[in-house]
Amino acid sequence: RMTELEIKFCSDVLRELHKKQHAAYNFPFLMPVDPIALNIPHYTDIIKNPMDLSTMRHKLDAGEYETIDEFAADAKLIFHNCYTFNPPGTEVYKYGQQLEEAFERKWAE
Ligand SMILES: Cc1ccc(Nc2c(-c3ccc(O)cc3)nc3c(C)cccn23)cc1
Repeated sequence: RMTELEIKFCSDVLRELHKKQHAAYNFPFLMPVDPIALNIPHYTDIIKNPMDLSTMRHKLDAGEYETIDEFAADAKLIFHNCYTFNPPGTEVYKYGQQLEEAFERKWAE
């Protein structure tokens, strides 16, 4: 149900969040959290609905988003998961806040 223009906007949002300008804080969110590689085997006990930017790109390209609000909900899920798992004040929590600001700025465009 998304128009070509809505799909293009969502694609532009993903492109924005992948820019080098955001490289200092987007890296924890580019790919699915790997609980083994990060030595956080309990991650899947705490986070029931993992999400990341590569999964969003795949879903967008596969036409899995019915509306742009579904797309935005997945972005918010990335940040919600980050704030649920990473204690406030930690580096990754702050990275999530910075990337969320970048998302909200582009989303409001
Ligand atoms: C022991 C420990 C503590 C915290 C973390 N967090 C974390 C996360 C993360 C991202 C999103 C998310 O929803 C949950 C976790 N990504 C990382 C990365 C890429 C490097 C280092 C830490 N990272 C890892 C290990």
